[in-house]
Amino acid sequence: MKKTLFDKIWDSHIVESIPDGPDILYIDKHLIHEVTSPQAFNELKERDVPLFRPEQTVATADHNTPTENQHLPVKDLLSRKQLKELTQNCEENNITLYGLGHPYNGIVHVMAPELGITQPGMTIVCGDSHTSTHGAFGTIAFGIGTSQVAQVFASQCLLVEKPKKLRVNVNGKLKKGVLPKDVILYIISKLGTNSGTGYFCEYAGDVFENMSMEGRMTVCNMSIEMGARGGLIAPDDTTFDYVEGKEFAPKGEEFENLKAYWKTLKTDKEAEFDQEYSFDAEDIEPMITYGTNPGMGIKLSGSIPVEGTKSDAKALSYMGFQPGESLLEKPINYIFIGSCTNSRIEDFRTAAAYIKGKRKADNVNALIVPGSRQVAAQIQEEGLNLIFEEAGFTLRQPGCSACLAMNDDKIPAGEYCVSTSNRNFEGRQGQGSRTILASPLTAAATAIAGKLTDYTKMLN
Ligand SMILES: CC(C)[C@H](C(=O)O)[C@@H](O)C(=O)O
Ligand code: SF4
Repeated sequence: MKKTLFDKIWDSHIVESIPDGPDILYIDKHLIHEVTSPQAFNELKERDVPLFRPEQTVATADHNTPTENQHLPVKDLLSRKQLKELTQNCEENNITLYGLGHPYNGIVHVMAPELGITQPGMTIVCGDSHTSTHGAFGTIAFGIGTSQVAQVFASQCLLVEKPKKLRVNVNGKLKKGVLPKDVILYIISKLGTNSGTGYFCEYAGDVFENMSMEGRMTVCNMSIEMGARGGLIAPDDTTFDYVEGKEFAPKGEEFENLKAYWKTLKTDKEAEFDQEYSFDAEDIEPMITYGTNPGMGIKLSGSIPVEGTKSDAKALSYMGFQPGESLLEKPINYIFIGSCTNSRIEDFRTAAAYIKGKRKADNVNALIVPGSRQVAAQIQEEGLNLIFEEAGFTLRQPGCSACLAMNDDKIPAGEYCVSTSNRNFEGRQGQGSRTILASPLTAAATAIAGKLTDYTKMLN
């Protein structure tokens, strides 16, 4: 039978299949952070079950971490407690932890790929919905609940139903100023936030083939926002070149042997999908959201829909917008460039290239938060920090930060924030905050103009 990329990886990880039921799937890598692991560790302790393969688990601290003075004890007591608990649990269970201050520390979905922990053909889980990010490598990666975290701790396996298969094709040439973030916001605006429910999504077509690994991660990251379990892209030379030489990537002959196998990880020509959609790259423009779910997206130059669920009155009232309104020229006081969607070096290079020689508008608070210590170091190495500082942007230390405001980085109630993160739910960036999702370029241009602006005309 012809197989999809997803089938190939899934089938090679089945330990046992229950007839007409779920599969027991072997998990290659288990990533953990401070928010969703404590209960799972407690469960193991209560049942006196040891961790089966601690060397397959890697931990980081990201959600609760402050983005200032990371060398000092964490001020917030709850956060401090949570980080301490993670440290203790990792020590007791022989798990490698890249905690606060460690050179490898960062948002779990940024640090694992950049360290070569994420590799093609793997199964990767984490108690975090945006684990879908790792699918960019041709990896089956998905978020799991806390009881499943305990299951993986105890067995390195997961009892799980095989999802249905969805393919989204985007072919053609992207217009100038259209970034991977715009591509995925466009897809979700067309398909809606439930279109992926029950599916695993493969992204195919030359737009993804021509995308960098970082762009692919941005796309796969948001698969969950259309309801899919995860998303993945077939590994190719771009993938292999990215993985090669990374700290924990296989080396020498082992790398070559694996690469030969990774090259087979492609959907067969006649393989079937349960659902398929196709889009033209030429139709995609810079995107923003105007509502309170990531599917409520429009072109930056467009206007808010007048009818149907897309003009949901509750969402528009929360956001303070009207049906039919254009958001161009809307004053914006906050921008945030960060989160596991857009906090990698290319995101900051793109923003810096636009910002260079300009200054942010006086009304704007512009927050830049790298996804990891390694990204932060790279920003310094390339001198991007100078560009940001001269333009009046605030550059902080790595972490999830204002993506979900579990630390001090909150957007005040009623304020708009053009944010490169992935969720615009009510109160997501702080109680009463109003999030407009966009690309790093849109966020940068907004900071300079002090309002949403059609920057595509200003690109040279
Ligand atoms: C805290 C964590 C469980 C959560 C998730 O699963 O995604 C968070 O990372 C988020 O982005 O909302
Ligand atoms: S950056 Fe945001 S979306 Fe990503 S893991 Fe952290 S909180 Fe979740």
